[in-house]
Amino acid sequence: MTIVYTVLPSAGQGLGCFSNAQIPAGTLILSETPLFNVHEPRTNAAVLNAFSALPVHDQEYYLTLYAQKATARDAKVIDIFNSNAWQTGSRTSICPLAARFNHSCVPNASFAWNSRLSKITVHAIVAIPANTEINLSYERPYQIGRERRKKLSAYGFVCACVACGIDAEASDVRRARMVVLDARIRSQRRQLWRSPMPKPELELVRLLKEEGIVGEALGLAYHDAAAGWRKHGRLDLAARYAVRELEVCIICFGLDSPAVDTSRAFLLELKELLARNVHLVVDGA
Ligand SMILES: C[S@@+](CC[C@H](N)C(=O)[O-])C[C@H]1O[C@@H](n2cnc3c(N)ncnc32)[C@H](O)[C@@H]1O
Repeated sequence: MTIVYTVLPSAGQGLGCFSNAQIPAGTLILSETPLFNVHEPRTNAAVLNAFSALPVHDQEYYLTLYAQKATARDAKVIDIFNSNAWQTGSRTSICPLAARFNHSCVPNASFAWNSRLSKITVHAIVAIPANTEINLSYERPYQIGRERRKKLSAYGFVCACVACGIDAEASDVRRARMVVLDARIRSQRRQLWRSPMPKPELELVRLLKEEGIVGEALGLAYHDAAAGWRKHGRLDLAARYAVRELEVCIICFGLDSPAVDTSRAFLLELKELLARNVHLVVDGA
């Protein structure tokens, strides 16, 4: 794999990962096998046991990762785990290379667990200019700034990204609305359809784009929009949104990801229905 970034000091953020040259959207920036992992829900004892089972040189490597406080060894092992671990399926894992990426609420790269490869991946989700910090999001996007700050305080920092800084007011309006729309989309699944179009789904797509969130959340929103159009009997538009979902999935997860297979199967199902000229019975019609 070509090395496309360098770990360098990042102002006020410890170390961070910076692009060596322009990185096109969809580029695989990193794939890495976890050093170790623990099952969730985890205990401190489980983390300490997993750490103790590592060869000495891996323990030394682990202890070079960022820790919030300089403390005695067991406490430091836990501190490092809490500050650097990522969710990988039903486990939480330490990936020392991925652990160097700092957070942004509007990230330019996407972290994923590829269960087929048993590796984590990091993909560029926009074109990243040269000498630019590559950021991942440690948090779910559908939260206003106050909620994100509370969660991120566990990592010992206050985020100063565009959504937390210069654009905070407008961002909070958008994200508060996203929370409402997301809840509405989930609950509407059991309701009758009165609108001629999947309005909440389409508004969510628009808001995510306005907010600059173009990763996994946008892919899921496209999926919901496709499913919404299918419920409204518009297979042509459903297929159009499913194509967008697949494009985002490939960018975020890579062609070898099972998530891409699932997304492609959804699109094919819609295309087959379209080809057979199936007329769907619209709920409530
Ligand atoms: C997973 S590590 C990231 C790499 C770390 N900066 C290092 O030096 O190894 C997480 C820690 O990085 C710092 N960090 C991450 N994102 C940050 C941000 N947006 N602003 C300030 N500090 C951040 C915090 O100290 C956080 O606990």
